[in-house]
Amino acid sequence: MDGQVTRRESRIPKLPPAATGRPLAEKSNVMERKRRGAPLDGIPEAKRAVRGVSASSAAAAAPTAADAAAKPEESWEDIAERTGMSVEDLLTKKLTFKKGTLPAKKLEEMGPMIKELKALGWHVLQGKGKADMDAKQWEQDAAEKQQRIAELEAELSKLQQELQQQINSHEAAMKQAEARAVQLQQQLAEAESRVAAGGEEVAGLQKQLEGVQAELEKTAASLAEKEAKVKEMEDVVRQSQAYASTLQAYNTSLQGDVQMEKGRRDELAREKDALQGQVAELGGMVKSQERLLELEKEQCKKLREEREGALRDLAVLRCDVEAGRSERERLAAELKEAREELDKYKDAGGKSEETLEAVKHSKATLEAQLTSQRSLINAMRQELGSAKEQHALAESLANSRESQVKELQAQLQGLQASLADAERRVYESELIRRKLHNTIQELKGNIRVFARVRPPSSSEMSADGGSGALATEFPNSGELLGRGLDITVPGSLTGQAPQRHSFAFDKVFGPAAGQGAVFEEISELIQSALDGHKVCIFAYGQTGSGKTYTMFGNDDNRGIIPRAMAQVFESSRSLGKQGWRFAMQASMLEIYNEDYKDLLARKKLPDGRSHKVVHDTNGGTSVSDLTLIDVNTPQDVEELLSRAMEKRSVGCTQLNEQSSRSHAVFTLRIEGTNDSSKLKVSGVLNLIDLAGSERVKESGATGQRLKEAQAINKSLSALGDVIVSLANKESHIPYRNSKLTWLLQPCLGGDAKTLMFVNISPTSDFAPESLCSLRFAAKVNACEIGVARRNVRTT
Ligand SMILES: Nc1ncnc2c1ncn2[C@@H]1O[C@H](COP(=O)(O)OP(=O)(O)OP(=O)(O)O)[C@@H](O)[C@H]1O
Repeated sequence: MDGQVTRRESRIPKLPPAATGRPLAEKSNVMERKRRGAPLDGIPEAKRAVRGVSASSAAAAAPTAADAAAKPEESWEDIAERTGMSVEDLLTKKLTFKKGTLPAKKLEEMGPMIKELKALGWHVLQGKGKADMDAKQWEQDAAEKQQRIAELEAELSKLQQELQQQINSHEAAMKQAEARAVQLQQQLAEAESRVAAGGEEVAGLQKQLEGVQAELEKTAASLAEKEAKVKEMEDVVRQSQAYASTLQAYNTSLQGDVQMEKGRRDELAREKDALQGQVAELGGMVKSQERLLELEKEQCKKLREEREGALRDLAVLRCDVEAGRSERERLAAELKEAREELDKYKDAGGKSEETLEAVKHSKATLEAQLTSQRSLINAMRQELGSAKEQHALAESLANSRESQVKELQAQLQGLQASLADAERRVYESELIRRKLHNTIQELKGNIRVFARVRPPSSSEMSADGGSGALATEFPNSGELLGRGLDITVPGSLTGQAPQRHSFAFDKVFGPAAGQGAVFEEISELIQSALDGHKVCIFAYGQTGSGKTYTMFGNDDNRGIIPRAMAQVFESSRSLGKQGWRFAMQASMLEIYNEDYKDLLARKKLPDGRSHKVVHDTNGGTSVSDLTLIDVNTPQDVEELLSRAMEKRSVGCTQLNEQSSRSHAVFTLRIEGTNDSSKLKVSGVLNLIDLAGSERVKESGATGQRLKEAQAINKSLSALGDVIVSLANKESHIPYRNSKLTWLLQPCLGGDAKTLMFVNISPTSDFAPESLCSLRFAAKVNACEIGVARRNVRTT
């Protein structure tokens, strides 16, 4: 700033004393121009703004001396450029005149110099005006800067104080550090003396250090190896993710297909409903027409009978007429004879007047008889005519009714055919839907869950006052049709307001669903065991809820296991046509009081030996010392099942007369070989009837029953823990916590196709237990197991 000021000052030429004055006329001229707002001559507007002060405000604030002078013809800058003269040159320039030069001539010769001086004067005045303004601005700046300097000085002194304080505290710290350094120095000296003393120890440690370093290098190498492996795994994961997203896309498209199929199915169902409506309507019409036809037929029959009666009457009348006619002829003959006799008598001279009279009388009687018979015959003829007419009418009516009925029957047949067609299409689309649903489920890798609510028993119906005490309801429309289940826990059991809970599963069977309908839904799953899949179906639920009924059934209502066996053998026979040969082995064990028991063993295991379950790396499971029996027909399996069921631990509890006290596991191993395609498949079918969960308090169990109940509840709760861990995708799944979960490990967390039935008792009394079962089932439904894998290889 100071430099700038110096530079500016050096540029300001010194004022010649003559240039400070200003003629009055010029002054008033300038004032006048300013008043009018005219720009000042010769000073460009831009030049008049100095350091942010506008030209007009600067002019208004400080009128310059240059304003008063008249502008020279040529500026000083031009003159200096033209003549190369400096200010000094001009000011020191001396004029010399020849002796005797006239004043006028002198004045003329002085003219250019006067002009140059004038221009210099103008230039100086201008410079002074600017300098004045600059000086003011500089003064202002200087004042501001002065103030700023004062502020900075104050800040500086404050900082100096703070610095001093810091220096003081640092000095104190330094003193402490120096003291500590002295102390450390001493310690170091001591340590050095100790190090010197323990040189051997150091050497040992050095060796150890080397060993550790070698170990460290090894670890680093194995770490690098592991990192490479991790990278490999990451690649695999990436590939799997890509595959998963492909599957996801496929899944989405399949879901689209399912939606389409659903739409088609709904449409077909609507068509079917409409057709059924029409059929019902036509059925009604046909029935009423049939009734009419029956009436007409009856009428016809009556008329036919009447006609036959009339014909009979007619025949009688004809006979009568014939008889009358022969009578008349006879009478006529008699009359003729009588007349002849009369003539004879007349000829004889009227011998017997009396006889004549008598003959006349009989003749009149006969004639009257004849007339009445003639009128009778006429009346009967008329009757016969009208009867014939009626008969013809009835026959034509009957004919038209018959053709109407035929027409209606043809219509009915057409409608029945289209109904059958619609039903077939509905069935087909249902099959497609089911297949797509299965595929989606398989892709999702979820455990599927079906819920089944048993019908109330007669004692429940009478005890609870009928269906009012039922706790379950089934949404019968929309998305949840056949999948939704609502349960209401009555307030009387909880001491709160009644609570309604809604659930949705892959399928829900109500009390009316029979064993056949249930099996139909799972038959495809059974089929996949023949295709080389590991299939596991288990029934879960409170005691008495219908698990054993669902899995085994009874003689009249066979359950899943006997039906599955029938299907497996039937399908294996039909696959035989394609070159497949199957070998099957069955086994059955139970888990009773946390022990595996072979239900088909002829002999007990030697003391101290027990069955062990081993899972191999291929996902296969084997149980040591388990009896495996070759089976070739459903009857073989039936025999074997009844043998096993006799041995199964069953007992009577308060809640079920025939309560299963163990988990029963039926296994069918299927080995299929195709000689032409050289393929081999290994499938496994596990069908499990779990023991029922029960509240020990409510079941009133004691002694052995209590021990059994505790073992059952423990293993079911271990099953719950496994399910929760799987659902939460935890790294550790506690399969080993029970014999049941250990046995089921490949079905729960492996690559099997697994389905759980959650069996439910329908009444309100069991609603809290049913709610627990349903909540458990919902968790199971959310569980992801591995994607199902088919075990197929070439021979
Ligand atoms: N869907 C059904 N239709 C008709 N009766 C059924 C149905 N489900 C179960 N029942 C009857 O209910 C009773 C109890 O069924 P079941 O023994 O199968 O129950 P559970 O769940 O196996 O009981 P537990 O766990 O005590 O063995 C039986 O008499 C059975 O016949």
